[in-house]
Amino acid sequence: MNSVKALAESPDLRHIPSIYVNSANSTEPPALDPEDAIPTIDFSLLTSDDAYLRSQVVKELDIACKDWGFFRVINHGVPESLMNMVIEKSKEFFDMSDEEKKEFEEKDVLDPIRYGTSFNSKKDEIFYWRDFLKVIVHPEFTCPNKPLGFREVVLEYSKRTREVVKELLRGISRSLGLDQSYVEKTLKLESGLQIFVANLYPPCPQPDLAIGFPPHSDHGLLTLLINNGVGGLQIKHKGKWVNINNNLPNSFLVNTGDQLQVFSNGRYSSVEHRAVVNNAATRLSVVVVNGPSLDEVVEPAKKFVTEEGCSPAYIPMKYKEYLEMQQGNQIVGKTCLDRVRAV
Ligand SMILES: O=C(O)CCC(=O)C(=O)O
Ligand SMILES: [Fe+2]
Repeated sequence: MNSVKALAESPDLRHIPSIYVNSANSTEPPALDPEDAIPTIDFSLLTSDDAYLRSQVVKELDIACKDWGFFRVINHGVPESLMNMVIEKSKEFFDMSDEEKKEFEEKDVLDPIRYGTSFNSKKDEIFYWRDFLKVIVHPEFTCPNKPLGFREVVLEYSKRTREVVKELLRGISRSLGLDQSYVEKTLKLESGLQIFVANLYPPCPQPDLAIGFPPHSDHGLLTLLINNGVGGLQIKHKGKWVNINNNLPNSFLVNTGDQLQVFSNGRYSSVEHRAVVNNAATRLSVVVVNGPSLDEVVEPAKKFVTEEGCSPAYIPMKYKEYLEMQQGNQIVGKTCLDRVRAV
């Protein structure tokens, strides 16, 4: 495998190889800073003793999911030291020699450990300026056994973030007008899929020509993201690309995924996002994608199609099939969702 890290470190690299030139860059207007503040959810209020405060934060979640599909979460209880460790240890993973990383190279999209480059280097027509490590951490925990201490940190991080996701989904269940445990019960979250993803975007000599991660939506229900303080994430908001500057310490960036769009029959749309690169600093992001159980057939919740007299906008599909379809092909915006749209 030819990692972008090795390419970026090659001496005298002034031009990127043509396979990395993303022609869409020249046709898309540059991203702007968002006009409105990105919603911030105070996680601690979701479990407050005060019913009024709880209902207020549920309303805020509803607005955040409807208007943005994207929000920051503060006061979530995950120690800042753990978040820093996860970034640090992920960096150490990529810093290992090519020889050491080789044993984790991806072979199949459902391999529990996948170290790779671009998105799907077997299918991508152009390559993305990104190396990645994807690890399935739930329902069964796996993790590379190096670098030293990585496994322990990833295990703790996956447990703590799963707790955050569970509580957020209880809030979202309520904001959709369902029982608070409806989402977790219906989609069998106790055996839900959780994937830990570390993305590395080395400095790029021609950042305007390349792209780190092309426009896409995430396949699961909710994604939690942190990074090493270097900007690059952009989301599509009201039809325009906007920059997300993670300038709030100790917070998670959270976005809604495709399975939530299907389950809510389109009430909460998954948000399209991408990562751009720069020529000065390495960016590292750590993402946890949280989905239903792999064997679960996901379809719009009954309430949205029977009680409310709407027709289902999506056909039922096993999450595992959806995942294989999304991960096993090129990634093009939200086109994967079109395959489950009811006609
Ligand atoms: O690196 C980022 O900011 C975005 C990564 C991402 O969208 C993903 O891993 O799904
Ligand atoms: Fe993503």
